[in-house]
Amino acid sequence: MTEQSIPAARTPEAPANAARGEAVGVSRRTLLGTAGATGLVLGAAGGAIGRATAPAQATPLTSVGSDRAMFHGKHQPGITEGLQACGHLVAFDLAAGAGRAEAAALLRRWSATAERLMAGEPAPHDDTAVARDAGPSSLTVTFGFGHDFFSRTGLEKQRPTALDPLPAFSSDRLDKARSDGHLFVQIGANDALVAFHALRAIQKDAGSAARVRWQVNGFNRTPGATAHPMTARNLMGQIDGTGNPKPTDAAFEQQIFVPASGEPAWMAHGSYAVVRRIRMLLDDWEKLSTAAQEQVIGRRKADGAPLTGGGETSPMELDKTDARGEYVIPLTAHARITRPDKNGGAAMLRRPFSYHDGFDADGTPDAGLLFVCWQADPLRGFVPVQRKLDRGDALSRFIRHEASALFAVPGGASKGEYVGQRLLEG
Ligand SMILES: C=CC1=C(C)c2cc3[nH]c(cc4nc(cc5[nH]c(cc1n2)c(C)c5CCC(=O)O)C(CCC(=O)O)=C4C)c(C)c3C=C
Ligand SMILES: [Fe+2]
Repeated sequence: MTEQSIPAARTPEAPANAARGEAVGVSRRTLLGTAGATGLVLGAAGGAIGRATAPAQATPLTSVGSDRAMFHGKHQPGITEGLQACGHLVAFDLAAGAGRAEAAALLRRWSATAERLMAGEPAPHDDTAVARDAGPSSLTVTFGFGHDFFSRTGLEKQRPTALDPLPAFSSDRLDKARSDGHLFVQIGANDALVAFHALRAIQKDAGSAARVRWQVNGFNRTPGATAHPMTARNLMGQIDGTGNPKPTDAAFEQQIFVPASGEPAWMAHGSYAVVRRIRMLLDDWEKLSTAAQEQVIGRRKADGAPLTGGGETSPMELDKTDARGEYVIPLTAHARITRPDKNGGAAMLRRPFSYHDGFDADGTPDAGLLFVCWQADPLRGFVPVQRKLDRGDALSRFIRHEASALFAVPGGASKGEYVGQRLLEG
């Protein structure tokens, strides 16, 4: 592994140049080599401090801690980055009496915190030390605004029509208390302590301006757990994410992000996030044979390949029939009916987390998918596809939509700017 300069991990000794977001003289090799060697020494000597005896050039175990996403940019972080192992989704409502000025001050605080934590630095105030010793760990913090934020802040004229409430779907079993919200924060990281540290800092920053409306915790596979990089699996055991638009696709930017000339102007380079807490009825699903599960999706469970053959990325042969004249990929197969070419080109970037909130009294797992999808316009992404799924998706017998929210996620902040500044000070 090559040497790579990274910002210092969160320690009180971190020098001033780290606080300014500049790379300092701690190399990934030094940071992770020390951590790895400390573990070895503790294992051998039962609690001895490893630093003094650690070899200076120990081989890093992984680069997980040192990987860093950038806070500033055209788009907010947390949309096009790879899935992270740990996630927290949290919605806040503005407190009684809090309006535009309090919201602007809050977004300024949140942005300052996100910038520092994503660089692997301590929180600006009263850092809890929960993430001490860890590098940035691919932390991303993403902010959005819900429909009712605009009336609460006197900004109705700035509310995008794309934020109109999602239509009701016949399969919805939504809990209002766990849906919607004025403000949305998505946190993702490849280390659970780094993710929690960010969640707690964001909650504390809210102070008396906003209170948590709902919060859910999710997870994905840990980087390095598989022999080679793979598309993630969900809790039904399926490879999930194959058909996602790729940043290299010609239409990607236009499908996922609001154009520079888009309306309202403050949403330029932003995106819309649809968040659905979808419970998986795993007891029913797991009773199906693998072959029956594959008919539900239209792809092989082992490798995600279409049932018509080939590998994960092979095209689906939708017209192919078997000896009985039946479609090899059934008409109700989830992967058939969600395709953009079956939905007037509707496309979205799915970036979910799995969740598990324990077991109900009868042993039923409260587990499933925190479905998060990103698009330039929900009426040309999530809505038409979900309408179609509502009418005849073989998967619908095995899932239940329990919570829903839609947020306008503005473009990324430039240096010196906070997220949402163009809305709140425009
Ligand atoms: C309204 C949008 C969608 C919801 C809700 C949804 C729920 C859902 N999906 C799976 C598992 C899979 N989905 C797959 C493909 C797929 N799903 C959607 C949309 C929704 N899914 C799209 C747009 C696509 C891609 C279609 C394409 O372009 O080919 C797959 C196949 C593999 C893949 O392409 O990702 C699986 C598996 C679950 C379990 C679930 C709710 C819990
Ligand atoms: Fe799907």
